[in-house]
Amino acid sequence: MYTFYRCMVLNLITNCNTPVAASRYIGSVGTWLLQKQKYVVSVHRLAHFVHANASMARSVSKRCTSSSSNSHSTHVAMDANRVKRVSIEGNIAVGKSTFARLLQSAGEDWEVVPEPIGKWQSIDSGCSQTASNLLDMMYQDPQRWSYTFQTNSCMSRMRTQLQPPPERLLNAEGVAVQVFERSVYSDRYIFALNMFQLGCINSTEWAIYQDWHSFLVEQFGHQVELEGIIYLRAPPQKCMERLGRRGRMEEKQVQLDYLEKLHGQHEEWLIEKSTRLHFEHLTRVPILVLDAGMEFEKYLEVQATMITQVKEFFSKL
Ligand SMILES: Nc1ncnc2c1ncn2[C@@H]1O[C@H](COP(=O)(O)OP(=O)(O)OP(=O)(O)O)[C@@H](O)[C@H]1O
Ligand SMILES: Nc1nc(=O)c2ncn([C@H]3C[C@H](O)[C@@H](CO)O3)c2[nH]1
Repeated sequence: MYTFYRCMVLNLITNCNTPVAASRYIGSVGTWLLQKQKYVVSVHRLAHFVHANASMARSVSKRCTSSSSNSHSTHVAMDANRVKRVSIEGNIAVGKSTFARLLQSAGEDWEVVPEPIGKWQSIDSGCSQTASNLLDMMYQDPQRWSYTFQTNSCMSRMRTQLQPPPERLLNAEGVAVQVFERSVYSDRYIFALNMFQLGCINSTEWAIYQDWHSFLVEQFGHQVELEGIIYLRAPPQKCMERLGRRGRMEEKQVQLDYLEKLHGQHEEWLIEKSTRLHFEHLTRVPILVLDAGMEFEKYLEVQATMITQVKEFFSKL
């Protein structure tokens, strides 16, 4: 069996010069094995094998496609696996976008990917002149629209997390990082869970949400895994003040009570670690907690301290 596995890896290296070819090859071998039943291979074991060799296959195919350059450093620099993926988590209006902009200007090897709020505010139904604002609909009638909102927000976050890193990051000299504003994990363990606990998502909807969420996260595997999380932490009262100052139209009926509940969800997941998680890798992701209660927007020295903490955190991922 070991010889067979070795043979499969060799074939991957020599014959598959694109990631698609590599994954097709792995799939076809799996099918062949199951049909012929020549070897007793459990799907589970094969999946393990595929997972363990997927990054190798990607590196190999990258090396093959960049074969015009013989330089070893080019091969290493072109490896997309080197790019770390980190999400910024935190309560509504805690300052994630503001902090993300600060990060974007501080590190040229970092790429910030904003939360796709514009998509939620403008859904083209295809049969009406005007687009629907699902964010507004969810805040206006959470019982009716929360489940629909979570399907849309999670799908758009999936797409965001699957975006390939830009060329600039692939060629970075330092630690290259893609920084996402929130993630498919906060979609489930902060917002959807909160809506379920508030009774805005019923138990049937919650079961369905969890089922497809787990399925998608498992299917995409390492592609949606995070290497780190930055938790911007501030008292809910502070977030309430900032939310009021920002004055986003859809949020005008958000109450302090709602922000307190969301704060509790963040604390349970990221500080107390009492939230029940369904993905093993997520339980091991390092978390950097930053005090976002400070008015860092105005104070350059506070910003500099935060950036130093982030750099140190990224360097250890
Ligand atoms: N550290 C800070 N000190 C003072 N004001 C801040 C700070 N960070 C952000 N703000 C202000 O608070 C408001 C909300 O900030 P921001 O939009 O960055 O929040 P967010 O966490 O991205 O919000 P959301 O959860 O809606 O995506 C903005 O008006 C911003 O200028
Ligand atoms: N219900 C719900 N589920 C989510 O996954 C989610 N993600 C963000 N939001 C709300 C918070 C801000 O108002 C606004 C911008 O972050 O959108 C969400 N609301």
